[in-house]
Formats: sequence, C-alpha cells, structure tokens
Amino acid sequence: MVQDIEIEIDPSFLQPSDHRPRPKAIDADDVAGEIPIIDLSKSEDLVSEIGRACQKWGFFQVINHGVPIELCRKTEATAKKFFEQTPEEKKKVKRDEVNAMGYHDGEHTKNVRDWKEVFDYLVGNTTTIPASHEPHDSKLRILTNQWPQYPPEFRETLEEYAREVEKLAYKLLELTSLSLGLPADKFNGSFKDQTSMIRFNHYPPCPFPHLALGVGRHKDAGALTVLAQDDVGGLEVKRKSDGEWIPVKLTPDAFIINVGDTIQVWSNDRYESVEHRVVVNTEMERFSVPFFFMPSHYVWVKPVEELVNEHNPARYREYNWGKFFANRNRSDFKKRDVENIQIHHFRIME
Ligand SMILES: O=C(O)CCC(=O)C(=O)O
Ligand SMILES: [Fe+2]
Repeated sequence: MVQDIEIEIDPSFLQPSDHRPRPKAIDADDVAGEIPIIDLSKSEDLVSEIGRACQKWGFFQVINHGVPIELCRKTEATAKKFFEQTPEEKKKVKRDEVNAMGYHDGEHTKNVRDWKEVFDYLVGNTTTIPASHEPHDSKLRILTNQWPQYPPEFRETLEEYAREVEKLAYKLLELTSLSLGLPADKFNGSFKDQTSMIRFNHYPPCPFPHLALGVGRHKDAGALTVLAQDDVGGLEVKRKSDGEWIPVKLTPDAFIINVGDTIQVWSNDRYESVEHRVVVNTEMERFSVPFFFMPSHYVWVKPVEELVNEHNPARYREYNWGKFFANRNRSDFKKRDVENIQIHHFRIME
C-alpha cells in the first residue's frame, strides 16, 4: 500500500501569512486588458499612451517592439537547456560574493527565499561597481560574466539577445523621457557605463503555491525593466487604485515593461515603481527573462530639475546608484534581520 507522505515546506520559503497568495485570487480574464498593451509600431499618441500607462499602472506591455521573435524563442530554448542540467553542472558557474554573475538558487526577496533558480549576466560583459556598500569605502570592483560550457550556443545567443533588448530599452527610456516633457535623450548619458543585467528565472513546479512565491513582493530598483515571459503566467502587479494583486495577462510575443525606483525618483513621484510578485503552481514550470536597465555606478539619482519647483519641491535626497545597488545586493546570499535598503529611505519628509 502506498502511504501518503506529507511533505513539509522548508521554512526558508514560507511567506508571512499576510503576503501569501489568496486561494480565490482575481481571475486573469476578468481583468484582461486593464494593464495597457501598446503597439510600438504606430507613431500617433505613443508618448501620451506611455505617459498614461506609467502614471496609472507603472506597468504596460509592448507589441511590435522590434526584437526579432525567432531570437526570443531561441533564447528561451537555450536557457531551458541550461536549467535542465544537473545541479552540479549548473553550480560550475555559481554566483558568489566575489563573482556576482552566473547561476544561483538561493535568492531571497524581503528575507524570504524565492521558489526559483536564476542565471544572471551583464549586458556589457563587464561593469564596475563599488567594492562594498559602506558609504566611505571608495574602492571599486569589476564584475565579469561567467559562461557555461553547455549548451554550446549559450553565450552567443544570450549576447545577441542582450544587444537587441538593449535597443528596445533605450527606445522606451526615450519615450518615457518625452512623456515627462523632457528631451528624448535626457537620461541616456546615465547609462554610459551601465550596470544593466539580464536574468533568466526558472520557477519549478511548487507543491506549496499557497505558502511560497516565485519572487516575493518587491519593486525593481533600476530605471526600467523589460521582461519576456513564456505562456504559463504568474506575474502579479499591485493595482495602484486599490492595492489588489492583478495577474498580468499573457500576450504572445509581447514584452512587459515596468518603471523602476530610479525613474520614480527622477520623475519626483510622477511615475511610481509598482510592487509586483510571482505566484507559482503545482504543475507547470515557468521561465521569464527580465532585462534590468540600470545606470552607471557613479550616477547620483535625484529628481530632475525641470520637474521640481517651489510648488513641487524635490521629494528625495540624492543617492549614489552604485552604493544603492551594492547595498540592495547584500541580501541575495543570506537572510538578514533588517529591511533591505529602499528608496523611501531617501524620501524628504514634509
Ligand atoms: O518572473 C516574472 O514575471 C517577474 C520577475 C521579477 O519581477 C524580477 O525578477 O524582478
Ligand atoms: Fe521584479
């Protein structure tokens, strides 16, 4: 006779009860179309559509975005081959405190472990960041990508993907800038030595989808995120109007775009970086690929002068992007007892 063996969740994955997905969550079909889908091939109204989406949701999807669809498919297939390997193989390109790029299966969001494994690589192959988060430590560190041997086409495919999505990221940055009434290239210079990174997320099926999350609720710290996902679904966005978690509708061959903390500060809160999370399920694995478009380490982030005046004073003190990034990444390897650094720590109290 087969006995039912009750498996218990490893407590490191257990979400606090008020952050677990509710059993009867909103049905994706009921809210379909709420988060705007924007066609980038049309020129009319594009800037104002993006502005409205950024203001109302902090999220939108784009279609006809110019990234070749075959390349997206090939990239996803290549990533799958990598994740199908044994843990020992994958750990040959393990991320650690020195080498921050590569494979990792122990990431924490808000001090709870995520039900996922990831592979991270830099858009520019190398980048410079502060050696530590300590404010007075001026030493720098160079990060370099690590590439696995298998599959053989991995590096070439991922590098090509990075180049294509980077073009889209710049285009979206320029449209966002125009939508704020600023020159298209207002922010481009901040990305000259960008720290941008692409992440492959693999969410295996999870026996405890009511207790754990693929990624816990969080806001992205960079300027913009350009996310590709497969056809499984699981991303949820916190609706600004009422705080409900809204599932993002699956749209074939679209990218999901969201505003990160950096644009929230640059825009002096005109656009907000919205919380999101990933729910998992018992049956299907899921893949997603965010491109985190992030400034150079030496950029000081503060509300842009054009958007600040005596009636609308700056709401943030300036902060150094590299230090903020280094500080945020401290929690990736272990659970910490304190809250991670967040932009509200730089908010000027009224
Ligand atoms: O997998 C997703 O849909 C989103 C992942 C995400 O939010 C992140 O990696 O920051
Ligand atoms: Fe995110």
